Amino acid sequence: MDKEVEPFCRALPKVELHAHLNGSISVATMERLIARKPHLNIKHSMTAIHKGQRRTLDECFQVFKVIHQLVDSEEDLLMAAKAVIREFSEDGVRYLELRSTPRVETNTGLTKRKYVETVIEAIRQCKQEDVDIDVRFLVAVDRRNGPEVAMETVKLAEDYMLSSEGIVVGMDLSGDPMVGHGKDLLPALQKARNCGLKLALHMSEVPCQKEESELLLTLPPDRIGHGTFLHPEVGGSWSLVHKVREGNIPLELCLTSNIMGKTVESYEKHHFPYWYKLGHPCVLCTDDKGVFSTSLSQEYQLAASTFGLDQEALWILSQQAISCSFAPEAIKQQLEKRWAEHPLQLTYSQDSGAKRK
Ligand SMILES: CNc1ncnc2c1ncn2[C@@H]1O[C@H](COP(=O)(O)O)[C@@H](O)[C@H]1O
Ligand SMILES: [Zn+2]
Repeated sequence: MDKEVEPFCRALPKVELHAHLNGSISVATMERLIARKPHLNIKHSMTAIHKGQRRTLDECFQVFKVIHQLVDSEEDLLMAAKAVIREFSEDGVRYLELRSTPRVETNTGLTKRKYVETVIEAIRQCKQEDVDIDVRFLVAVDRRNGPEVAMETVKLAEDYMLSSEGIVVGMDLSGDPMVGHGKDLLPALQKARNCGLKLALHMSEVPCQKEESELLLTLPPDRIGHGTFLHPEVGGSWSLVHKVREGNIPLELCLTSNIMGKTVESYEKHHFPYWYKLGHPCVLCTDDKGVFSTSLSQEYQLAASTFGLDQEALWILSQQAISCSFAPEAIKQQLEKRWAEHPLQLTYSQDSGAKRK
């Protein structure tokens, strides 16, 4: 592999649009959390999947259950969220949309409102502490909790969208794709859309979700998470591909997550090139950088080495993610300016735009 690609990917300004808070907790933070709760007897091997290992998606969802035991109070959540934001910034991420599912923890008195407020507080504190990153929050609906909880979560997200000064911008639909059906959640998602919340929905992460994906596309979502089984070659359909292309709905693609969670056989067989070659907006993301032992710069390196992307292609990929974000227009313009100041771009502009129009 090109030796320069690693430092290049780290220094490249990046946009992260698909990161679950509790799946993004690093080894170092996990150690602090484990030390706070020795009685749980949790070993680090229970909270992350290491390089070269693979688990089924089902086993991945067991890992989240363990992590939730470790992050069950306001203090834990504030500490974990701040650390995750700092780590993304240290990896060169300049804009982050963090998603998380509000939870009730009766033992510690954590409520769903307190949960959302704590994540917002973590984002505010990082800003005050001048961490170099703009962070927004997507409130997540866990599909296994059914339509009533989904509706409740939409109301919560709407309240905070109106009172968080732009921090809450949208909603995510996630959770075990084998549980529940999107049709039951459609009214809640429709309501979210009608009140101005953006929608980033996990879709076709596993096979056999063709019908559900057709339904969810009627909303339509503003972005799609994974979309692994949308195209006909893997059991999806032309109709799905057509609708996604027609709506120009960006895909959030998480290479390592899909390999480690065994929904994709190998990096070479990932669906990234399918959509990339069509010129469809594709955004590289981490999904759960803690659980899958990765980072966004590592995902860019993997895309470079697997699909033969050069530095210019990587820069374009990261720059195009800006327009796929749910950031306000003024922030998008600020980000565009920052990207244009990247050394690679300055070289091109000195070349009087010979390479790029
Ligand atoms: C691997 N692929 C995936 N597919 C679907 N949902 C996933 C996921 N990875 C994470 N989550 C969702 O995010 C939660 C953990 O973060 P939060 O507690 O919300 O911060 C998980 O419980 C699951 O609902
Ligand atoms: Zn996800």
